[in-house]
Amino acid sequence: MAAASTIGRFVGLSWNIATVCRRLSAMFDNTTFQALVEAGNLTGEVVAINRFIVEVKGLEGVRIGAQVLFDDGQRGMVREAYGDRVILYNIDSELLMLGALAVVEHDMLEVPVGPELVGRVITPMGLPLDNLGPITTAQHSGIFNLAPGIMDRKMLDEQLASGVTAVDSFFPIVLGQRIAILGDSKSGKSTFLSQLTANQQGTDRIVVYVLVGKRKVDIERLLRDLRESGAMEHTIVVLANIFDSLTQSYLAPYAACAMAEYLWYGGQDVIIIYDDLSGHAEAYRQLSLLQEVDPGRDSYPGDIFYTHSSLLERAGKLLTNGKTLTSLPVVLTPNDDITAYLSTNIMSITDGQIIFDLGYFRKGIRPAVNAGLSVSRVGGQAQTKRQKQLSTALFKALARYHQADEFSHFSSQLSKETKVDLTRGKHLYAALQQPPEQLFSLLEQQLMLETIMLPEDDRSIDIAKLKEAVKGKVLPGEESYTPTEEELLEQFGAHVVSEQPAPAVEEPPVTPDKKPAKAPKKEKR
Ligand SMILES: Nc1ncnc2c1ncn2[C@@H]1O[C@H](COP(=O)(O)OP(=O)(O)OP(=O)(O)O)[C@@H](O)[C@H]1O
Repeated sequence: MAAASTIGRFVGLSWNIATVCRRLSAMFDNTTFQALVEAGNLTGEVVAINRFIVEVKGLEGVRIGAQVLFDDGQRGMVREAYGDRVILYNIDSELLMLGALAVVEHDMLEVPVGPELVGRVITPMGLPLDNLGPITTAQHSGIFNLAPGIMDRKMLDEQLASGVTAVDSFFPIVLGQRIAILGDSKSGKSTFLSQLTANQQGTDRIVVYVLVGKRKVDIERLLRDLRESGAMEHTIVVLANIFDSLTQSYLAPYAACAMAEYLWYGGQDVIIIYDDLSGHAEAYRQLSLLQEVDPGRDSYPGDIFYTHSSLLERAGKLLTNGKTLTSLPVVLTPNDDITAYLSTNIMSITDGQIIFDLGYFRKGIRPAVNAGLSVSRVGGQAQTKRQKQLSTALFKALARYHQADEFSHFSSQLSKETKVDLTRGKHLYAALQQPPEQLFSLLEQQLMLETIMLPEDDRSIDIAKLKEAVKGKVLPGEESYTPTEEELLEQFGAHVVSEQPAPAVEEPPVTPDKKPAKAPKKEKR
């Protein structure tokens, strides 16, 4: 009741049917509005306005979430109803006249859906933003659809290749999964997501990229990247600018999800990227504060968890057609603090998270994936036995590298094992370095990493040449091609440069299970 009483403070006009008729005849050229009134739909009059929050009198019995058309052509969505006093969000702007007329258009807010949207940049309401002409779709869909039930879902089992080795080989994303992408500003989240989008070329997958609360320069860079890589051909970009309409920023993820669901139920694998849900949560917080909803933790409204869980649970794999909707929500973690309210909420909803660390990024590790904190809880389901073995070996190799690296700080003479661990770790980190324009298929990644893991000594491998050598070696359709170790050495052995072996020294070997021996104490002078 808080919102109704607050808005009640604003000057209100009394509504009656005569007002509607008088205005209809006197000032009206809105034929859609007229047709809806003549069809007998519920009508009302705006009695109070507080920026995007509008109070309308006369819509008694209207459904929550219904779409309302105002007489100046703007649209609203019913948020709350108290008898004949209804609170709406104005979708288009905060400029609306007191006394404006409103008519119910649909029982649920609808957006255009269909394949016609692919390749376009649109508003959450489906209007074009790319100067490529109007979009005509045959279908519309409600935006707050229910997620498929447990009996309508299938187990996830197919890997979604992003083309980025640090993610695919360590934290595989599975089609139909929900995996959060967390990181501080400018830690490389959007770059990774545009790589993932570009890597879907040659598949029949569609990517729906939702941009909420992004800066203009970032939007332009992302759109340029998508166009240059050709990824725009299989992508729908849904763009909500927080400065245009707070309501559209709040509605954008739901509207985009409805567009993705239509294609998904129609028989296509779809990937939806919410970049980012922090901006979405801020927009929702502002709307709720305007509505005078009691603020909860971090001033977010009490239903912020539901707001995101109801959105993300709409992903999955359908039993009927075996197709998937993969959700990738992005969350901003200022100062790399992943324990904030919003990020912990979203991590608890999703089936894993990939964390981009600004500290790593500044050290030059790019992509700056934090291997210690990232996890893909269903990743193993999509991996072959060989991939699983490789990823276990990789994690062990990195752990040994870090241990050996620490040890090497206080010992000038290193054992053979320590040197092997150090060299292998350096090779792995060099292989994981990947500029935005470089993408590797899963098998290319596997060949590269297996080759690095092969040598039992500390000879150095030219990683740049190895990357060149594996590129294109595994052609699409050769999924069954599994070279033996000898073949790998034969293929890439030319790039393995032997170094003079260092003289062996007496030193206890470092194993992942055993702690390294303590460093000798410094002599006191
Ligand atoms: N793997 C990479 N190699 C080299 N440069 C990279 C890499 N990943 C990202 N960058 C660069 O880092 C900068 C920031 O990246 P990006 O915009 O993706 O960060 P972000 O985390 O999405 O930022 P924001 O949260 O502000 O949107 C960009 O200039 C991008 O080119």
